[in-house]
Amino acid sequence: MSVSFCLHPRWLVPVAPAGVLEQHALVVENGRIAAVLPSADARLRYAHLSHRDLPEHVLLPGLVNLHGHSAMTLLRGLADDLALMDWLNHHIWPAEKRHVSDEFVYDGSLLAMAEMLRCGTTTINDMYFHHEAVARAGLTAQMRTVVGCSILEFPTPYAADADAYIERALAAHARFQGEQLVRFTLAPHAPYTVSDATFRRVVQLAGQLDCAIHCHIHETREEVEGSLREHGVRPLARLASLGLLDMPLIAAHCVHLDDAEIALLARHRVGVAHNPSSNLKLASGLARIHDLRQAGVAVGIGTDGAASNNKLDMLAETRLAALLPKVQAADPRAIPATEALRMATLGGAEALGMAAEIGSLEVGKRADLLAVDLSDLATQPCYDPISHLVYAAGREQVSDVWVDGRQVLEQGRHTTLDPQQLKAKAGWWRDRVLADRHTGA
Ligand SMILES: CSC[C@H]1O[C@@H](n2cnc3c(O)ncnc32)[C@H](O)[C@@H]1O
Ligand SMILES: [Zn+2]
Repeated sequence: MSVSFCLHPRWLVPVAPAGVLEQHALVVENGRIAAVLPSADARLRYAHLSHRDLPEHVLLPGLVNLHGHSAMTLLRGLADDLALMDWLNHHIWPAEKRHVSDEFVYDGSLLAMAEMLRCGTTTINDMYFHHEAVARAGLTAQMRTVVGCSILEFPTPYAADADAYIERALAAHARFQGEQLVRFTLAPHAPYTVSDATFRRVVQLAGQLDCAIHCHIHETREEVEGSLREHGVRPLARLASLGLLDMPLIAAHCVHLDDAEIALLARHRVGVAHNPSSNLKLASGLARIHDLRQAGVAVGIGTDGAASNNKLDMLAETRLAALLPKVQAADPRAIPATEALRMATLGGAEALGMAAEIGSLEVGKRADLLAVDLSDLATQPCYDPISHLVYAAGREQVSDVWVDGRQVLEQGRHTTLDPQQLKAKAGWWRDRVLADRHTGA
């Protein structure tokens, strides 16, 4: 299908404005949303375009995965049921040190993108090594990719020290300038792996490059306690004193926050990436999402990597993002379905500073869309398609996905990627990781 066409869904959920439209059509011209109007009018005014009926489908903005490490699909299931630092220090970082390469990151990112596109995610805010490989994978998959250029102090095969990571980030940023689907953030990994001097340099560079910063912040109680021991202040206070909060910042996790820190995040317009499955699986804790939203913080939803989730399923995360706050607040009205869906779309776009371009079905925005087929028995009957999207539908019901007006999933089939090839590559990497584990190499 060309990048100009007209869709006639059973239900249209623009997210902004809120609500559900029926008997309406969405017109895409040259990759952007050209009109949202009554179906009958669209058939007359846009008769020259190709029209497609989606008779039992809900059409909505593409989901924005606000925090992930795509290439970690290749480490999925390698080390489960562990707390964060045990998982990282004794399993993930050693495996990454041995295996992560340009090829690993390209293959693993493509595998992740296939899974994400299949469940309606059109934008990934990533953070990993081998930045150019992530960008290349995004272009192959035709997925909107925000490449988080990781920066740490410790050496890996990718870079010897923080300066080397930064150099590689600058090279990747320069190389992909002008690509519609690719953007960059600077991604200092976390307060416990990055020095004050490096954080200061990141703030300066983010200003020069006009890009946001993406960092794991306040993920665990141990992180907060470690900072108090080492720096005499909690991580957010330290980052604030280093100027990080004065820049566009996406803070992943923010599980352990006090009231003053929530107010601080709101004042500085910091975007928060909520990763409920990862927080549950690593037993990091429950983020105060309802309080953050009430304070006006832009909250989006993320999957984190496939080694700590272990699914890249934004519909499943959105369901959890709606359910967990109800128990926390002992109030079933905390984070209703419409609010959860907003976080998974426009909330993520706002946190990325991309709300003028994506996150809702408004005229002028890029045509990042998904259609979910609600004809399945599991979503019968339908009183409210937003309720079904958040509480009842599964990712297998995502039927069609468009990024920038280009169809990347057509009736459940990828148009840009070859699942058989991806599966073969995943098996090849599994054999390598296993062989290495057995020989202890
Ligand atoms: C420097 S690239 C990203 C780096 O982060 C590691 N990672 C994956 N998930 C988490 C998490 O939940 N908290 C902290 N760090 C995480 C990943 O393995 C890479 O080394
Ligand atoms: Zn993470």
